[in-house]
Amino acid sequence: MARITLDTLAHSYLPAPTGEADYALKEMNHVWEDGGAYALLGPSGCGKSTLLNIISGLLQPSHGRVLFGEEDVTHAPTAARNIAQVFQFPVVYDTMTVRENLAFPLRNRGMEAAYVRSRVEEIARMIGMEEALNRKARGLTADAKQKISLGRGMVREDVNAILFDEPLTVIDPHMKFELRTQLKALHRQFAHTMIYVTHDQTEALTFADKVVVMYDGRVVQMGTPEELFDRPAHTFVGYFIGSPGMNILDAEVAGTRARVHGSEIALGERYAEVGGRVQIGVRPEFCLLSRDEGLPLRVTRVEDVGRHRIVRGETEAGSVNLTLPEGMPIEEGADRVVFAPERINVYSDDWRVTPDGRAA
Ligand SMILES: Nc1ncnc2c1ncn2[C@@H]1O[C@H](COP(=O)(O)OP(=O)(O)OP(=O)(O)O)[C@@H](O)[C@H]1O
Repeated sequence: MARITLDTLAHSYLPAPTGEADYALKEMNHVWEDGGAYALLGPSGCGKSTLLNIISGLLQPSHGRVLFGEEDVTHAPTAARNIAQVFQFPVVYDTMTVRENLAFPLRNRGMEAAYVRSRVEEIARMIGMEEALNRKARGLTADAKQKISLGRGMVREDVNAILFDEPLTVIDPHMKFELRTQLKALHRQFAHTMIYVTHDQTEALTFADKVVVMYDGRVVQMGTPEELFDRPAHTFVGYFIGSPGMNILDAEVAGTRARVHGSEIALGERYAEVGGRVQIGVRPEFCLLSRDEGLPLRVTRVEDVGRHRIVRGETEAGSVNLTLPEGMPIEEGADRVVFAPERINVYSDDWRVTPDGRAA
């Protein structure tokens, strides 16, 4: 296993890039800790596959270096990087049994038969396929085949990292949760460095210790699910994580107050002067309806989604969503929305600022 360092890494698919816009990956410097479970999350086209392909060696970056531990692997081919990969679609050998499929990476490296047997059985147990070990892969469902791919990705203990590229795409929705949980358990047990690419926030948040959010070729935040929820470093993270995402409104901020379209809003902290385009962000979970204080709101829709209700509305400054816990009544005449002051984040040109004015 290895720590992965991305050192001034950038990539352009163009032969002669002239500006930032020509880069699919803008320059980044990151250290991904040995044994960490990382999810690479972001919308289509943000650069996830480009980054994963650079880490796996399928793509040579146009700038910067990739290190595994202390070793510079920037120009090393995939085969020399000692990584396991699991792709979107199952890669199994149909004519082999499940056991042979799982054993393949170990036999390939000349591991002892007794070790192969016990390791394969251990992995088969973890993916719930011990009953099927002696069956041929041909004829198994896509779910089962993808479980084998996952198992094969995990079977070697000596890999530098395991890379997963949207591995649950073909899995039945109800199985996804089970497999995610199993992957998490496998990570706990074997502590491999894992990188899991997805555009699905639920997958990212349940799998990873650290979620790496990408947007427009940049890593905009690398944090625990809690950090992404409480303190989104960029308005995109606020909007992308959470359902619905964070409410973001243009504001003027001075001291402990924000002014949003003529309404005064209390902030939980004192802010020094904030420049650029100033916005406040507050999650729907920290908004309440009120009859006599807050920002005037016209409720446009109320959705009952089981354990809570989502109230959607419009203010003079833009749309605002509220998430109300089950059982909380919507009072007659409640036509304002109040934000919990300590839950409000302040943004300057889309980046969160801390109360002392530094970029977060
Ligand atoms: N081989 C290529 N040649 C030129 N441009 C490319 C190539 N591959 C990707 N791109 C561009 O680079 C940018 C990042 O693409 P990338 O595939 O890394 O994003 P992604 O986040 O993985 O998206 P998706 O989730 O759709 O796979 C996009 O603008 C894409 O059009």
